[in-house]
Amino acid sequence: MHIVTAKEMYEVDSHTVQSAGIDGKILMENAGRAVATNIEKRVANTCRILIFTGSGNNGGDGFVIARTLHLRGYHVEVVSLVDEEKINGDAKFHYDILKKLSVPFHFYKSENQLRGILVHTEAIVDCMLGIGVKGHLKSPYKEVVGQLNKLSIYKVAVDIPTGIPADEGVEVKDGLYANVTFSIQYPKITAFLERYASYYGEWVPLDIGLIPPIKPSFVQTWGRNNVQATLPKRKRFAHKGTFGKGLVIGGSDEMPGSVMMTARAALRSGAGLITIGTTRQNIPAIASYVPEATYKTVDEMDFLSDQYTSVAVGMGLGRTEKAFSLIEQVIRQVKSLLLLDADALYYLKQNLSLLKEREYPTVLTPHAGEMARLLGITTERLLLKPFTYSKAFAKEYNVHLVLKGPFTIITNPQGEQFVITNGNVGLAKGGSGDVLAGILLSFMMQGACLITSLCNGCWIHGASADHLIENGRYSKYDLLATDLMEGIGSVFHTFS
Ligand SMILES: NC(=O)C1=CN([C@@H]2O[C@H](COP(=O)(O)OP(=O)(O)OC[C@H]3O[C@@H](n4cnc5c(N)ncnc54)[C@H](OP(=O)(O)O)[C@@H]3O)[C@@H](O)[C@H]2O)[C@H](O)CC1
Ligand SMILES: [K+]
Repeated sequence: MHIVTAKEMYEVDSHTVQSAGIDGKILMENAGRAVATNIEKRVANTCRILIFTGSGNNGGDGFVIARTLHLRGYHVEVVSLVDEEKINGDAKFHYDILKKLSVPFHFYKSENQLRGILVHTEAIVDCMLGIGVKGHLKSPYKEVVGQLNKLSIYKVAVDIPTGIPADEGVEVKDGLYANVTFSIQYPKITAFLERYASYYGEWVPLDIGLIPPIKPSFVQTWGRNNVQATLPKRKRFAHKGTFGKGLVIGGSDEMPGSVMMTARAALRSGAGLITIGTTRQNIPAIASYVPEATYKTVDEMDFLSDQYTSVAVGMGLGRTEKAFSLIEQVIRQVKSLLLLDADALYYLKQNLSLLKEREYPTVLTPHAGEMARLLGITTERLLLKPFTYSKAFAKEYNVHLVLKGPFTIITNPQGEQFVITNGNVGLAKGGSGDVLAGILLSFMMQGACLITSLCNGCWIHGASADHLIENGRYSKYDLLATDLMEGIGSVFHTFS
């Protein structure tokens, strides 16, 4: 599913109106009716619903919703935050129709007046502002939003919760906290930012018949259907070599386990052969946990050889001079797909130019803190516009970037972007990243298009955490990274 900025949304809108010739009033009718139909599924028709409208087309959607719900037997009332003369264009067209019906209509005057109107209201519909919002909320929007946020009634936002910008990079203080947001055609970027996602509540996209330009270059979500369509098939007569030879370089005497989790996750996700490169002392410590792997000590590895389909480096390696020199050799000499994680990302900060010299694809898997460090900015700043920073970085350094988080953003060097929204807070624990690196390595080894492999790997990782919790096997408190291994198998089963 596509995710859009405000500019992209207005472009699709004008393409639909100008090139395809669909009148904006029809789009508004479609939007309002689609929202009304979905409100019917969630709010009983015995409930009193108040619809709040503003000066723009988001308000116009509200007039259609009010008419539709009224005609379907709901008790609806409208509160307009602007005077009649400020209602224009397509919104005015639908306002004039609404006026002919017996729907109670109020013009907002004061907090006291609104308090009176709100008595016995069981649900509100927010059509005050949509993607046309600029900057901080002005009066009376700010006061009304503040008043509504204090109420624990059911709140439906249309397109975007009032006050929340559509685009990243904008800092605002006030916004309506909705229970559900019905996004007109496409969800907007801020639904995928940690800072703003909670304002949306649940988000549900509603098709209103917009016609996008021929090949939109928007960000997309990656979900179960995408995985279903692209998951590498296991051929009947395949052998272990078919599924690649992977090398995982990491682990140290202080951090023996991470490389073991990466290797196990890779094997659990379909990797054919895995070699672990680690310290001599670490091998006996982990060998019994991953007997399927072969082992080499870091001193005897032949990085020049091109025998590995894909290599992952960094997990638990440490930050010693020796570790850094090993990472540098790997980046310079590995002639295959290379995934850099954890300590390799730490090393990279001072050596980013090495990435530009690589002739084979490179994948970086930072969490927000690691990414911010690579960029030399604060995590808060990164999280204000993670899509923009990711795209610029992936293009500049010619890398595939997996920016891990509650919304994992995957970007290729061409700037295509996908976001994964599954997974849960049980993953916020040491080792989850090592498991993800293993799943990604395995998909990289199995030879599909690289960005598809990364999207599938991230989705399987999130889905295994969700599966283990939804089935009561573990909770969001006690889930361990090693538990994810069981989840991976269960998730694969759902595709067979
Ligand atoms: N194809 C589509 O995209 C469709 C979208 N629909 C809906 O339309 C809105 C977008 O409508 P638009 O009129 O462009 O924008 P808004 O409704 O969000 O309102 C913009 C007006 O809001 C005022 N404004 C802006 N910033 C602030 C602020 N910080 N505080 C208070 N008021 C603000 C401003 O008015 P002024 O008079 O103050 O200048 C703007 O003009 C979209 O979100 C969908 O819901 C269609 O209905 C279907 C097709
Ligand atoms: K709104």
